[in-house]
Amino acid sequence: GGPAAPDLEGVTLALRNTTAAGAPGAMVRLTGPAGAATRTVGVQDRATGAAMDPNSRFRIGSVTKTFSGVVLLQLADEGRIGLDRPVNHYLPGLLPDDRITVRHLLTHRSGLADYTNAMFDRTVPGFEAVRNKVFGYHELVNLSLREPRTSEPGAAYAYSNTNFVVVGMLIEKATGHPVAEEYERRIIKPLKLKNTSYVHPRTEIKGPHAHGYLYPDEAGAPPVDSTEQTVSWAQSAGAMISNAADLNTFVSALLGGRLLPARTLDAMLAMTPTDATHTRFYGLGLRRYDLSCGTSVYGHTGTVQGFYTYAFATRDGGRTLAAMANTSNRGQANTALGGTLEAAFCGKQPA
Ligand SMILES: CC1(C)S[C@@H]2[C@H](NC(=O)CCCC[C@H](NC(=O)C[NH3+])C(=O)[O-])C(=O)N2[C@H]1C(=O)[O-]
Repeated sequence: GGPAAPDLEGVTLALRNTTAAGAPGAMVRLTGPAGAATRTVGVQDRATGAAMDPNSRFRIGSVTKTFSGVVLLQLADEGRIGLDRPVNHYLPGLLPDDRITVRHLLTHRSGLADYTNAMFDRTVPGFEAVRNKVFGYHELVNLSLREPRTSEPGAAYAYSNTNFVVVGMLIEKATGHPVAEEYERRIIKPLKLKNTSYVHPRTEIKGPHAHGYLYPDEAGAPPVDSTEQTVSWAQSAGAMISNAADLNTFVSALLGGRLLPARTLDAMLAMTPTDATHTRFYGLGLRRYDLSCGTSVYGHTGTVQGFYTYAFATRDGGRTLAAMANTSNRGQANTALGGTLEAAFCGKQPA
């Protein structure tokens, strides 16, 4: 039983499609019963021509949401946060509706608008306006509350960064510590994630890293180097730095039951379909993709200026994929990178 062996030629083809679609470089690292395998194409630095290195660090964007979700679910397991309690019970007066619960945040069913839609309506100007800014959590929530809510609390799924900014506020309120400390104590140290860090609001990526390249909206315009930024516009919703091997370890440990007890992991996997074909789902800070071969994979995707990320595992954590392309605002490259999932987890397709 179990999924087929990875189709490494198919993985490499998906990476080549990713660079053909405009990414300067791309990488994948797979783990499974046979051990680990990496494939890279292209460059991690357009200025020096340095080849994409599978050990390089990069910004993981919204894969950060799964780290934040794990911390909050551990707090729930410790009885310090109630998933079905109103957010306002812990952060009095923060939200305009006492019916919005902690679980609504984790499942993107709060109805809180996503302030990044307006913030990044014009891609490069929006990025340049915030890349060195340091926001307070309340500032970001207030940006969201200026916009109409997308639904009544709990009524519908609507992805919103705002939800995981509030998750960060809940973590800090419940523990009295900055989220960086909680990531370190509960995930990074126990799993020995030597290449994972939360250094907000510092702008550089320390150590060996890939440069990220953001495409402007204007057709034909060359990408700009967007590597250095505070990511303060995202924080607990997207500011983590990691590398492929650490993401493999993280998703394997999560799905393998090393971070949450079985009943809490099961609660995390209570899924809402997010697409018409019902092959893509969102649970509590975690996505599920049902692949063509019948294998379901669990993890998260990330889009942050200059970097696309996929970090997924099989339900028992026995097989994992971490994939990165060092570009963004380039949908075709993101789709091509996503093609690594089928090759990795479904293996060679019948001719
Ligand atoms: C749901 C997503 C895709 S968006 C969300 C979060 N990333 C952001 O909210 C950044 C949005 C702007 C990124 C920028 N795009 C523009 O500026 C477009 N005008 C670019 O491409 O670099 C993340 O990460 N999530 C992805 C996820 O969860 O996969």
